[in-house]
Amino acid sequence: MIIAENLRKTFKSKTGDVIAVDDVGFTARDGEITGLLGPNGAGKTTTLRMLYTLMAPERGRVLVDGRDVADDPAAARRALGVLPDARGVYKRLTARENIRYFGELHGMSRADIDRRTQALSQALQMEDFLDRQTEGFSQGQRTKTAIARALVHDPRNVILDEPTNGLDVMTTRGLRGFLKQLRDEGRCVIFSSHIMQEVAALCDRVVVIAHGRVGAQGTADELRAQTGEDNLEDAFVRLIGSDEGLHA
Ligand SMILES: Nc1ncnc2c1ncn2[C@@H]1O[C@H](COP(=O)(O)OP(=O)(O)OP(=O)(O)O)[C@@H](O)[C@H]1O
Repeated sequence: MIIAENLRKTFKSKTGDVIAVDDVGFTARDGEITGLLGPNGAGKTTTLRMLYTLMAPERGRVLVDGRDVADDPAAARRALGVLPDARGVYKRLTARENIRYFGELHGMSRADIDRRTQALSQALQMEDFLDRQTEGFSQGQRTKTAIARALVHDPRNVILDEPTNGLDVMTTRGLRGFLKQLRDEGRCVIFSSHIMQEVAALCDRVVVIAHGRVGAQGTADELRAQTGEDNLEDAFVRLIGSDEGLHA
């Protein structure tokens, strides 16, 4: 389980401070998929970076499985599998070697790494390219490699920054099935997206973010009820105040 409490992050720029995230709070439960939905620049990536300890919040705190990540960031990272916005796959290594390298960094035995690689490559349909050097990989192949690598140590909590960005329809369908599988295994899954249909199709709970703040959160039914709109798309437009950037 991941809890974000009153998170705030400001960036300095020549023309003044940019408040990227302002008092963001939500709970992402185990066995649920939580979606952060918001237009470009809303603060999704910055929020996720604070959840996975890449950035320290100026205010607020993050709890992973009940523990404040600031107290022991390394322990928090062991409990997290992260697909960052920059996928950062090592291009001189094969997909399998990328996964193995992360497993070794986590101190896993070769047998455990091999077992997890086999399971993940099957679940993500990576068999065709598992032993190819990743240089020249398509976006979908790179994303799958980065996801498998993030999950090699079998983390309870999974954070994915725009996981379906740039993927074709079939790959997206496969990935959706995979995320549901993670959820059904009882994991806490959080992902960000600017695509309303994506979030509506996958998420148990939605956190709507606009201008660095949480505009609303709840199940799709709760969001419809809050806005008085029958149609989820109309509900989101009302919550965000515009339909800019909501669609692919
Ligand atoms: N390192 C940084 N330095 C300066 N400004 C930043 C930095 N990172 C983010 N910002 C600003 O913070 C705001 C939120 O950015 P963020 O990347 O979190 O949004 P996002 O919702 O993930 O957007 P997108 O969907 O476009 O990826 C934006 O105005 C962005 O320009």
